[in-house]
Amino acid sequence: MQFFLVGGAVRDALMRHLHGAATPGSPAAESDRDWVVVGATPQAMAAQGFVPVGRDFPVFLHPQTHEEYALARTERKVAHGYHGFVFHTAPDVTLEQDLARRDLTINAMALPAAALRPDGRFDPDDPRLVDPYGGRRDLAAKVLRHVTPAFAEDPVRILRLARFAARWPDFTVAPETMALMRAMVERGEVDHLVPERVWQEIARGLMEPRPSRMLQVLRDCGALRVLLPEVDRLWGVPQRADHHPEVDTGVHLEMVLDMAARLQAPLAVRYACLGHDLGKGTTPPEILPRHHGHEARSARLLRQVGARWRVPRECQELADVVAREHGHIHRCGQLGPEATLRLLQRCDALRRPQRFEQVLLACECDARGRLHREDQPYPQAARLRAALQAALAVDTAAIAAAIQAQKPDAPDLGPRIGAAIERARVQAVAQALAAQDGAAPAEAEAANGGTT
Ligand SMILES: Nc1ccn([C@@H]2O[C@H](COP(=O)(O)OP(=O)(O)OP(=O)(O)O)[C@@H](O)[C@H]2O)c(=O)n1
Ligand SMILES: [Mg+2]
Repeated sequence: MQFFLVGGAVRDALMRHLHGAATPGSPAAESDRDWVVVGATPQAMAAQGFVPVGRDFPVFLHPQTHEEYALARTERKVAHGYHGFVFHTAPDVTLEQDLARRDLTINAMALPAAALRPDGRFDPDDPRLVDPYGGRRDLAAKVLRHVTPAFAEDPVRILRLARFAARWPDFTVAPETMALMRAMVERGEVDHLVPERVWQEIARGLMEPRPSRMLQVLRDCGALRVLLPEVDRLWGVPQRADHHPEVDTGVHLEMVLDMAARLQAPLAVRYACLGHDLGKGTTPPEILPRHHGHEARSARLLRQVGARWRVPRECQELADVVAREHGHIHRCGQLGPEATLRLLQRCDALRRPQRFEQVLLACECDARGRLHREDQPYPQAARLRAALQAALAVDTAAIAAAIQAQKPDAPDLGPRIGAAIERARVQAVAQALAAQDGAAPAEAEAANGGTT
């Protein structure tokens, strides 16, 4: 049996060679290594100590390295969805046949194990590189191209391709690949994807350096309309040019997501960015370009999206708060101490200050994800942070003890303590806001400039 390194590890090493380590999205660490085995049977693999992993395909884990070793196989689609495969694996399946059923030419290159140096690296010009479908050429030309029509057998590949586009923003999609993806979408291939795989790819795409590219590719081929119609609807929807010089809501969304990547926001923040303006897609046409009430509509649509793709709770909860409160947070410079405290409470900021930092980051991405505003400060964050610190610093135990000492038998002791704590917090927030206004009047003024 023969072992070949295949897929991402070969691609990423060649990528570094051709385009340098500075290529956006080139992994800092080594990519995980996938292997393909030719001329083997499951029995022979087991005899060598490889451990079968209970999945749909004949895949094994190396007993020491735990890297994935898949028997060379051919695949044929028999039904919709991920489980509609039959695969054929046998010692006579060739490497070329195995590479032919892979998604992209840049992922369909293989290198014999013997070509690897002891440190795991290899000579990018090694003539033993097996590249029957022009992967190296496409990598050099920065083209995402499918290998054969077998691409269509796994519709998740549309999402994978969109994710690779987000990883390497200057790669283009080959026209014939875009045409194939459009045909797949028209045939209804994207209608039957399982939530787990869709969410996994969307989440990964959001975490790439240019998430907007993922949305562009999915929109181009029509998959976005099927998977996330609430998002797809945003292009062509106008916003007020004074708040949004880019005007188009879809363009704004792209800029917000790319800002989230620029600010290295975690996944929950990026998901919250994705969802914050969904309600603008269902604004009654007669009130455009205003979007009165879009926050509540966003929250409602987000519940729909979250249930459809089984979005993790942490992401859904953050997105919900950001959808409902981003307008109030942008305009917090206009809020007095009571309203500021209520805003913090609606965000559950007193109990979850770390989570509130994520809320603020998503709002900053929203504010700076606008044409010509990319480098503007976001003083609202400092203002609310100061208000929160002040509210948290109130000694609630001391207040409770003092009231209890005054009237230990009062029947309404609980509510009285609650009201006293509230008053003390409002006072503390008032002082903090006054200090903010005194320290940076210009910035406080900027925080008044309402952004919707
Ligand atoms: N739907 C899929 C998934 C995987 N592959 C093939 O299996 C390889 C390994 O898959 P995976 O590890 O998921 O992706 P990588 O390409 O290695 O990329 P990443 O850097 O995200 O790991 C891919 O390169 C590709 O050849 C495929 O053809 N179709
Ligand atoms: Mg991999």
